[in-house]
Amino acid sequence: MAIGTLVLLRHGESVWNAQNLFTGWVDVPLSEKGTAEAIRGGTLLREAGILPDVVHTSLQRRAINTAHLALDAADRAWIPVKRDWRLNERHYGALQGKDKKQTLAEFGEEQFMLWRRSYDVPPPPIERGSEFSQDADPRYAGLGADLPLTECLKDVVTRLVPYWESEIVPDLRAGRTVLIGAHGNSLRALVKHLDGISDSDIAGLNIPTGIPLRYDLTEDLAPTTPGGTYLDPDAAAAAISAVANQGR
Ligand SMILES: O=C(O)[C@@H](CO)OP(=O)(O)O
Repeated sequence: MAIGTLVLLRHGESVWNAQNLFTGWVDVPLSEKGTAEAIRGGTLLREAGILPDVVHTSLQRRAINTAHLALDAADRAWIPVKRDWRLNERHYGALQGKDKKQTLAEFGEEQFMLWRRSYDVPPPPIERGSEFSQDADPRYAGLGADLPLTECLKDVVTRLVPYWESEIVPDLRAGRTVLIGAHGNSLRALVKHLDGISDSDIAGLNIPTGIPLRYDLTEDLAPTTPGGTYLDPDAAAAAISAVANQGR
């Protein structure tokens, strides 16, 4: 059977995106704007005639609720769902809960960008038991030594690719249209993997909230259009530069 279509959907704006705070694994809800973005994402799916057969999400409510709102708008709220921590946002370590602008002012451009966009430099680890740590969160109780206290993008690739290969690729190979509801940095990790983007070039790639990104893949899982296709390219371009400029 032909390989199915893949659609990546970053959650709509969260209340912490709106406040410009590093979020990572903190389970913040969507803002009102983010809720509207999620519904519009579903409208774009419907208008493009894309009918997801299965949805994969992280364990975080902004991705779970975005995927649900989008599927509801596309009249596909009934499809099977699989959720896994491996699709979670990158763990932002001790930066979780910190203001991006203040962090930039305190540590300077170079350190700020190393933490935010370098491939292999993680922020300092979060302290166990501190306000924005997830070490006591019951949804991660089974992770044991896998529970991160900080992550760089490379760590996200390492934990995400096994899930891609074991859970998502089989759905695609069965001819299904797969929606992934996830996050800015977990989707950057997946796009890096799919498009073969270099460790240095990935720093320049940003993913906008709430705009579906469609990939058609060959049998070898190579994108037929490198970088995929946003269902609303103009809105995506504007939103991408806004993400890139956060903190400024
Ligand atoms: O705070 C975060 O978790 C992420 C995504 O919102 O931010 P950034 O784009 O700075 O990596």
